[in-house]
Amino acid sequence: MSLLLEARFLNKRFSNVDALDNVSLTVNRREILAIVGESGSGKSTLLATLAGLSPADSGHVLYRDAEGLHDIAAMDEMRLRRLQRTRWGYIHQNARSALRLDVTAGGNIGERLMMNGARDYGEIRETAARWLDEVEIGRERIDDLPMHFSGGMLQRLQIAATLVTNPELIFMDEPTTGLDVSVQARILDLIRTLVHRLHVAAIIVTHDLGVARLLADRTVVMQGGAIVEQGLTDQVLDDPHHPYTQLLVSSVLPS
Ligand SMILES: Nc1ncnc2c1ncn2[C@@H]1O[C@H](COP(=O)(O)OP(=O)(O)OP(=O)(O)O)[C@@H](O)[C@H]1O
Repeated sequence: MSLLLEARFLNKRFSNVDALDNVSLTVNRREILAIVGESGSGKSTLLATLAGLSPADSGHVLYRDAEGLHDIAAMDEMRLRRLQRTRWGYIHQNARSALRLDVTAGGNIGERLMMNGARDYGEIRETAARWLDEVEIGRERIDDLPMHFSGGMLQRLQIAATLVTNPELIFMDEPTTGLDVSVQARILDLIRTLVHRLHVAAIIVTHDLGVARLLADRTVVMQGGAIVEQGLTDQVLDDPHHPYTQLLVSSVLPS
């Protein structure tokens, strides 16, 4: 297992709330990590901090590439932005806010390729078409505007636009929450297939333990900004040690 991302003793406070309380974790290459916990436990704050979108008050997020280990807080803005749009990807719960609804489906995928230096129009269009097939939207929709797409299709398009540059790490914040249950199942299946095939590491925030069980190799459980338990997903969910995880697993707590 080789380390890709590491959080060391992250703390973050909002007025009188500890959103992150001494959080440490690691993510290895090709590994899928779930962050679970009830609403307000700090999951989204942790994801945004790991992804370099929101700084911690203290602690470090370290990213490893071929050159070594880098503290993302010490990277200059341009380098961090480049990392975020090349080697990393972020899939938001709300695809509408992540996509450009007035740009064609193909354009949304192509834009990310162009941000990464692609220039050949024919190649960009062919790659976008291939990805529309890949996420089961279908290449015939390439010139359609996403504003006419269903919620599930928007999420598929966001997945295509994120994975098209072959990132090594993706961050996902409740990627299926709010969609119909049958749509959720198909999108989770798509994510699982693509993530495994592309060998991409992923950190997925979810309040749904079923999502963690389906996708994640390891799971961390958060309560009140702190990690109270972490381990292999099957171990954490089948044999929880912390009383809070036991409550979560027995569905006593509201999600
Ligand atoms: N920008 C902010 N300003 C003030 N408090 C915040 C802010 N963002 C988060 N918080 C607080 O920090 C705590 C953790 O919030 P966070 O959104 O990370 O939890 P969560 O587990 O992702 O919850 P949810 O599942 O509802 O999104 C909560 O008490 C929340 O109210």
